[in-house]
Amino acid sequence: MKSSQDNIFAHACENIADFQFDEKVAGVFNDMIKRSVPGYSQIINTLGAFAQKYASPDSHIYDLGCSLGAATLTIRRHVENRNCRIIAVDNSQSMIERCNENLSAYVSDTPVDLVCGDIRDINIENASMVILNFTMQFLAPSDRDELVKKIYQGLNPGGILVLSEKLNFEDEEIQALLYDLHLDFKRANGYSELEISQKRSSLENVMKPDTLLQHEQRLRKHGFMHFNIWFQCFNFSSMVAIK
Ligand SMILES: Nc1ncnc2c1ncn2[C@@H]1O[C@H](C[S@+](CC[C@H]([NH3+])C(=O)[O-])CC(=O)[O-])[C@@H](O)[C@H]1O
Ligand SMILES: O=C(O)C(=O)Cc1ccccc1
Repeated sequence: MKSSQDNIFAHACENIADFQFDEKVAGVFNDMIKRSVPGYSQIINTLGAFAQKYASPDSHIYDLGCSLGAATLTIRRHVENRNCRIIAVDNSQSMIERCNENLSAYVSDTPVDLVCGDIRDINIENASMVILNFTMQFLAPSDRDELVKKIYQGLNPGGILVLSEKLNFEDEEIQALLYDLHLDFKRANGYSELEISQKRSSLENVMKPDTLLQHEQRLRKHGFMHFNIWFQCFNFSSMVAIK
């Protein structure tokens, strides 16, 4: 997957606009997410292992907020010959166009429906696996319940939701520690203090992380019987919930 280097926030800006997944971001997204999200590549690789275990024959797999298609690409490689269909959804036209190019670069017997639309509007049915890889954090907190309810209802018995999210922590000491370690990770990946602070401002109104407990309570409330966190690095996590 080709990607230019992310220097979107490298120059001082008087008014920082709210973060958007526009053409500029889509063009550097692969670089941006790898340098910003600790564990991203490991999570992507492991989604393939989850798919291998959970994607059942003749079922649907949903990649909600697919961006450039990293999760869909890994999953597609692991579910050959099962007559599965992947539905990959994103509401950024720029992401969808690039995602389409990335998917077309490989052959596969698993069809992918690439949908440019809002994940709050799509139907979920006959699903054995649903992926929300760092997408739910961008929905208004008041819309998250409905989405989880819809996912639960669309999953077949034994189906899995993999939910990756940045986390907040009730404990202020832990919040400060893990937040700082994440900043150090970004510095070590070449982001300047200016880039880090300008991006933080632009994300402030747009990305609202929950605590692990809020995630667990929401998932259980809507019926998920099995829940755990399977990956955490600093304040970035990935959770599984099984129907
Ligand atoms: N309501 C919405 N409807 C549809 N798409 C949305 C919505 N809100 C945000 N998005 C889309 O969700 C994606 C979030 S990025 C996911 C990474 C990917 N999963 C990956 O595994 O590489 C995470 C991040 O940047 O931290 C963007 O492409 C948005 O356009
Ligand atoms: O960069 C950050 O600080 C993040 O929290 C992660 C992120 C990664 C890519 C787009 C938006 C947020």
